[in-house]
Amino acid sequence: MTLLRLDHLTVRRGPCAVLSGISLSIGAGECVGLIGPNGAGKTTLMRAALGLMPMEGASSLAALSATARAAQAAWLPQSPEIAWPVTVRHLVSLGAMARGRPADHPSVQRATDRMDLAAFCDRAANGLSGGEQARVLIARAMAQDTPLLLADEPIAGLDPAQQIRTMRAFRDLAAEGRSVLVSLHDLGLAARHCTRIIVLHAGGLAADGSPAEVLTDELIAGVFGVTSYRAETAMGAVFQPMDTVAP
Ligand SMILES: Nc1ncnc2c1ncn2[C@@H]1O[C@H](COP(=O)(O)OP(=O)(O)OP(=O)(O)O)[C@@H](O)[C@H]1O
Repeated sequence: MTLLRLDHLTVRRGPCAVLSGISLSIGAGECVGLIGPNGAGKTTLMRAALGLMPMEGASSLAALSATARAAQAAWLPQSPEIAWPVTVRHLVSLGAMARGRPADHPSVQRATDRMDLAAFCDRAANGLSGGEQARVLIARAMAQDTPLLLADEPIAGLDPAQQIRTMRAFRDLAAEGRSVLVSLHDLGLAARHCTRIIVLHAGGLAADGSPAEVLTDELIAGVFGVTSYRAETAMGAVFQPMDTVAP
């Protein structure tokens, strides 16, 4: 089942095309890592896919009404900030309420557990540390309980254990038949936890496939300008950017 289809998506900012003719589809059960250097167009792709900015081409999500879109996709923007002194429990429940569900819907408890927030439930969300707030906002998006979750750099600022837990939670959602599109700068975590990787470079699609297909020395050097080390271990694939490519 296709959860998101983009057809020849182009986004212009002034005279420049920030994204150019992107076509792809995401099916159920995928944990898709969206990677690319700074400025490659990752945020633009997700925002355009959601219909949050002017674009040419088509997005199956953007074509939906606001209510239908909230039932189809949850959106976690980059570096969101919690400004209100509401409890963590209440903030996570807003995800369920976005779909007209009660604050005690089972999806709220599931999301709270997935993001390991039990100890924070009664605290004011804006009093938490940056990484703790990030986890609360991921939980709110999960509590929306949608087939698709789009998350823009959600693990930036999380400690290593929480990064791994969050990537595992995304992978678990995929195993349950949902899909996650997550932008990341950590290529090692993308290699380990994503079922598929899409590489954006200069506004175009540079590669799309399994981590092993996509994360080749040639592509990493050409797109990111770095050398890389990889190994297969008993605990899974290891992928580590090592050094900048000599000019
Ligand atoms: N209003 C604008 N006018 C011109 N260019 C813009 C405008 N807004 C964004 N851009 C450019 O669009 C490009 C894509 O930006 P985008 O935020 O999608 O990149 P990104 O891949 O998410 O980057 P990062 O990894 O740094 O978050 C960037 O080069 C950015 O400078």
